[in-house]
Amino acid sequence: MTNAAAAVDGDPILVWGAGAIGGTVGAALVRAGQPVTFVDIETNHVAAIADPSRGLSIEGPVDPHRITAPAFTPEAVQGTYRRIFLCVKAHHTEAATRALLPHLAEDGYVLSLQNGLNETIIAPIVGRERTIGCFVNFSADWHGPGQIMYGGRGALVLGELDGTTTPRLTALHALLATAFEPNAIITPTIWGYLWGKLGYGAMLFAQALGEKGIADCLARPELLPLWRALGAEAIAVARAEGVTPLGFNGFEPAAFSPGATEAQAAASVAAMVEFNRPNAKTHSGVWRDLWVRHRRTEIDVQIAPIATIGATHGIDCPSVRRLVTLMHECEAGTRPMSDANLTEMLSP
Ligand SMILES: NC(=O)C1=CN([C@@H]2O[C@H](COP(=O)(O)OP(=O)(O)OC[C@H]3O[C@@H](n4cnc5c(N)ncnc54)[C@H](OP(=O)(O)O)[C@@H]3O)[C@@H](O)[C@H]2O)C=CC1
Ligand SMILES: CC(C)(CO)C(=O)C(=O)O
Repeated sequence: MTNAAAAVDGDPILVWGAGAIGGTVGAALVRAGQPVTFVDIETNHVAAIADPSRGLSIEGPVDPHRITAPAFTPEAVQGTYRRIFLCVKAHHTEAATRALLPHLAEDGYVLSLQNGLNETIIAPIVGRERTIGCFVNFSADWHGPGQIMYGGRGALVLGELDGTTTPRLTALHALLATAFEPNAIITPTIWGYLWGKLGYGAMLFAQALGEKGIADCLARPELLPLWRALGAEAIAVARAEGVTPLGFNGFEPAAFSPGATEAQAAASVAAMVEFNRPNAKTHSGVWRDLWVRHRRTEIDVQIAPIATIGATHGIDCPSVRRLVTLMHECEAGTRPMSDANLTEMLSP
């Protein structure tokens, strides 16, 4: 099997995890005439998507529309697919990948539309050749069965793990650029974007400790040292891994790198504020997990690895470690939501 032969346009797509991200992308593909099947563990959500009288509604200011499509729980789905889009939270990646494995065609692939280094979990299970990397920064929230709010467009980047441009990647890009995000791009350095998102993601996890939304939180002038510390730790670890982190939607890695000035960091933070300000999704998915859905966050699989990987290179990440501790306390209910949590992170 070669990548050239695998998974062409027209093959059915299996969207595994039909929440905010999977639901939004999957609905756009259905509307574009693609044969899409959804899989999710939320039985009421699955029932809504498959029911023509209810369906899946994409709400919000960006691109409201409604679709119906075949939808199943993981136990009920049948058949094999050459294109599987994995869209679960990072701490569900391993279980979901094992569950989708019997449904992945020999010459198919799994595309990870997630935050974190999920490709390092997926590839050992399905095979590196059957894994395609992806970086997503558009914004959506799952509001209930059959109801998703698409709040703001954002970067969408696709890349083979080895950086090559394959026919399947080109086909995938053409599809997503036509059906969903016209500014989607192909990159030879997907790891650069994934590590860049970890730097930005660390800031979003800190935001989730408090009341303020993303734009208002990033704009707190007294927190600039916190953004600099979190960004710098993620970037240092990425570089030690041999990855040059890449920027997107206002996040500029160079502004948080050694030698960068306070003014450079402030300019990048201002650009991130400007990007997030008009977004109908005001708070991060992490914030919603914690304070709306009252469930664990992706901290252990997405952010904690910055510090654990850093340790393998002799790089200490005190701000990331502290963030992980505070997040665990919020998850356990022993620490209340407060903007003061972020101020506390500034103290030695
Ligand atoms: N939402 C956003 O704006 C953005 C999200 N991301 C990233 O995208 C990824 C997906 O996030 P998001 O869409 O927000 O998450 P959601 O929780 O909205 O959607 C995930 C869905 O997958 C379901 N699920 C969990 N485990 C399984 C499983 N084993 N098999 C099938 N379905 C399962 C979940 O059910 P249940 O809820 O019951 O667990 C949920 O319905 C995350 O890594 C997130 O960080 C990246 C950029 C933006
Ligand atoms: C906030 C967002 C959409 C990135 O901009 C995100 O990644 C999340 O909600 O987890």
